[in-house]
Formats: sequence, C-alpha cells, structure tokens
Amino acid sequence: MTFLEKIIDKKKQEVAERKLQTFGKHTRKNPIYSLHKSVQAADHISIIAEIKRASPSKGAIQMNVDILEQAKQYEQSGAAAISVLTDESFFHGSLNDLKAVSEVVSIPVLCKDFTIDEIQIDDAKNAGASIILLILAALPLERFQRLYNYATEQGLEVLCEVHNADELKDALTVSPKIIGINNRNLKTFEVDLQTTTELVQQIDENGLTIISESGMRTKEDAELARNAGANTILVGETLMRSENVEKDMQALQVPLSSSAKGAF
Ligand SMILES: O=P(O)(O)OC[C@@H](O)[C@@H](O)c1c[nH]c2ccccc12
Repeated sequence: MTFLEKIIDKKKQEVAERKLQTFGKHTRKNPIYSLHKSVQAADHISIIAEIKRASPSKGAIQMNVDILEQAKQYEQSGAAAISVLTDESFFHGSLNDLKAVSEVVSIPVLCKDFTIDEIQIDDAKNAGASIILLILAALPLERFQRLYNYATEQGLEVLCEVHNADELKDALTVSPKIIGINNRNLKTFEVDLQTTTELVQQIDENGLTIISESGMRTKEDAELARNAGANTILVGETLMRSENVEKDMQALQVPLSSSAKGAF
C-alpha cells in the first residue's frame, strides 16, 4: 500500500465520523480572498507559505511552533497566501489551526488536506479557508470534477494539484484557474524540480496561476520555477525551519518581468 493509499483510507474513516459532527457553521469571521487575482497582479514570484509542523516524509519539522506568529510573519514578509496543513493523523495539523490563522491574517488561506468529500469543503469554508486543494492522484476524475464544481459554487478557489502528464490532462478538463505542480511524488516522496519544467510546457492557456510546489529552498530554485513558466511557489519546510523568514522570503520572491511564459 502506498502512503497516499494509506492516507486516503484513513481519510474515508474521518469523513464518516465528521458527517456526525461537522465543523461549526456560521463561525467564519473573515471574508473570502482571491489568490488568483493577487498572483495576476504581482510583478514577482508569489509565495504560498505553509504552516507544516510535521510530514510523513520528514517526520517532525517544527512541532512547537507558534503558528499565529509564523502566519503573521509570512503575511508581513509578502506571502500571497498561507497554506495550513489540516490533516491530523499524518501532518499534525487541524481545522482549528486553519481557523486561528484565518482570523489573524488578511490574505487567502489554503486548506491543505486530502479532500475526498463535499463535507470537507463545507468545513474548510466554515473554518475560514479561501482556497481548497484537490489532488488528482487521490481522486477518480469524475469525483474531482464534482468536488471542483462544488467548491467553486461555494465561492472558493481550487488548487488543482498534479504530478504527471495524465493528471494534468484530467485537471485541465475543468478549465482551472489555479494549477499546482507537485515536485514531490506522493507515492514515493521523491522530489524533482524538473517536474515543473516538464509539465508547464504542456499548459497552453495563458493567465493561469501556476504553482511549483515542494522542495523549494533557494533563490535559484525559485528562478528555475519561474524560468519554467510558474508564477507562484508553495514553500513549507524551508520557511518552517528558517531563522529569518523575512530574508528568506525576500530571496525567493524573484522578479517575473523577463520570464513571461514563452519568453525562453
Ligand atoms: O515542505 P515543502 O517541500 O516545501 O512542500 C510544501 C508542499 O508543497 C507540500 O506540503 C505538499 C504539496 N502537496 C501536498 C499534498 C498534501 C500534503 C502536503 C503537500
């Protein structure tokens, strides 16, 4: 059984339990913000900065982090959005984390979870998310399409995450605004930044938000993603371990000017 299959098995149990007790309705205090609009207006690589205490591939990253301080630093350092891992069993996150973060920042918050059911989208929205994640590797195509439509009907943006050409082709069937290319294979945990380079070439549409996800450490990595045609990066571990978030985020926010897709 791959790691992804294990997570999805567990997620099915959780969803069954959640149907009995959903996250508080009408508790949301913040508005919905658009990541897509902010990315399209930016003249540098946009950063989605992630709150990630631990992961199955890396184990503990920062278990004792003050997530509200971390989120505020991300916002002050120019993050376009904040990603909050809400999976409890494998990533030590929670919807309460997402709710708390959403209430202290004024930028979009991404609910980073393995979404398989509409109820998780309702919960994410009630907790304060502006964006949800749909992972093509974790969903049959028809399920992905339904969840995509459901989330957009709720006014949320959807990050459609792909890792190979087949998944990208499937993702494009919904004409998404936001595509995330995960450089990490969720079945083997292998990270290869070339994944972004290979897949961006297969996207013809202009004006999309294209995110290179995972394994981003240095300015050079951000430049590689930009030169490939991405306009956004999603960064977790590097920022969670950073001793100077502002400085490290500044270095990653490389200019976009000369790099419009097709210019290379
Ligand atoms: O910590 P990194 O290597 O910067 O990676 C962040 C992010 O891309 C990663 O957390 C991620 C990408 N897709 C996911 C899907 C589920 C859980 C986690 C993820």
